Amino acid sequence: MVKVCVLGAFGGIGQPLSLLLKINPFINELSLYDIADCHGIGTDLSHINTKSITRGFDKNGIREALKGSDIVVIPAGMARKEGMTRDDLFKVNAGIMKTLCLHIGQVCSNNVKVLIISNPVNCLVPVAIETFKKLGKLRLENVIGITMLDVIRAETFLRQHLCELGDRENDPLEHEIISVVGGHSGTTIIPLIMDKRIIKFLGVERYHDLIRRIQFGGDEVIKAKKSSGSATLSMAYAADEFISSMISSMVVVVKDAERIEYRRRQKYRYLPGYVYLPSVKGGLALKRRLRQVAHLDVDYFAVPLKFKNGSISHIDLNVLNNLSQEEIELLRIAIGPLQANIKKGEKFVRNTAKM
Ligand SMILES: NC(=O)c1ccc[n+]([C@@H]2O[C@H](COP(=O)([O-])OP(=O)(O)OC[C@H]3O[C@@H](n4cnc5c(N)ncnc54)[C@H](O)[C@@H]3O)[C@@H](O)[C@H]2O)c1
Ligand SMILES: O=C(O)C[C@H](O)C(=O)O
Repeated sequence: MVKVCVLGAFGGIGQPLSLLLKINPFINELSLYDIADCHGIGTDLSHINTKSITRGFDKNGIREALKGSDIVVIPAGMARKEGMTRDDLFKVNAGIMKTLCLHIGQVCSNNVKVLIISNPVNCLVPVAIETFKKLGKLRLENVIGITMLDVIRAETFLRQHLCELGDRENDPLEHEIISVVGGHSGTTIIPLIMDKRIIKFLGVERYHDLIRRIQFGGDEVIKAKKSSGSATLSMAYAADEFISSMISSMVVVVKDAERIEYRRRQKYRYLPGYVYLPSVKGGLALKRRLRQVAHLDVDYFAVPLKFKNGSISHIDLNVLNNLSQEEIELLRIAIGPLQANIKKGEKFVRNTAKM
């Protein structure tokens, strides 16, 4: 039995994500909350003939919506328009994140998984962690910033380059040849190509185009949407991929049909996530490795994570092996903005009134 609660379910991401979660056979209960009334979308989705029970709540229903949740996914908050940076969202979204985390801490079990989509992810995960620390609640390794869209973009854009060059064998999705680490904004997004021969094969110009397009993929969507908002559908897909794979590490499969579905949903051996390194197994080793290779000292970093029974069992440390000079440079460039983002999030909670 898995219950998922979506906070911000009425929004551009919230609605398609709720639809995808409603058709996930491993979710038994889905609750939809937003400050906008979610009764309508709850009723709409509840007519779909999948087994899960779906309920929408209004702005007073957050505690009821959260009660008994195994996973809480948060796309609540303001989105960027053209000309804005993710940092411009901080003022509004940090307050929203803190309030939502206070409710989660009061209502949910310490084992609940909190998946943060809202931007700026680099700052809001520290806001959530500091809030839970203050409350003395929740296992901090269960708080994860969702950076899956960066990996999905990386796979898509690399595949396009390889196809243009006539390489149809190295499918990035099947062969895990690209990973993305660091954070989720501009130059803090650090794409790493596992097989260095591919960097050579791409050539300097294509390689640099690829890195830049991954780092600024969000801006590409905002520009194309002509200021009506940022990525919503691809983000809903990315979050569903993450949640599906995570759940598939915890469900007990009994029927054959379920087994097929279960395998289909285990596309990724490792899932990317922005985590608080001191709380995660392997996090301190990763911190040491970052210090060695790029003099980078951070407590938060997006890394490939392995899940067991729905929880992180370890980090894939191999991702930082065998880095090229260009990749080391990308890490070095990321350090300043990433550290500043983390500090901003931590400071926000430390400086706001007692809870
Ligand atoms: N992590 C990523 O890769 C990624 C990708 C795309 C977008 N995002 C971020 O996701 C967030 C949502 O984007 P969107 O396009 O869905 O925006 P949106 O404006 O369409 O939807 C946001 C929703 O949040 C709701 N909301 C606001 N305050 C709330 C509160 N206190 N409690 C509950 N709900 C609240 C709003 O009513 C709205 O329905 C943005 O911050 C955006 O930058 C992150
Ligand atoms: O770019 C944004 O503001 C939304 C999101 O972070 C994205 O990468 O698409």
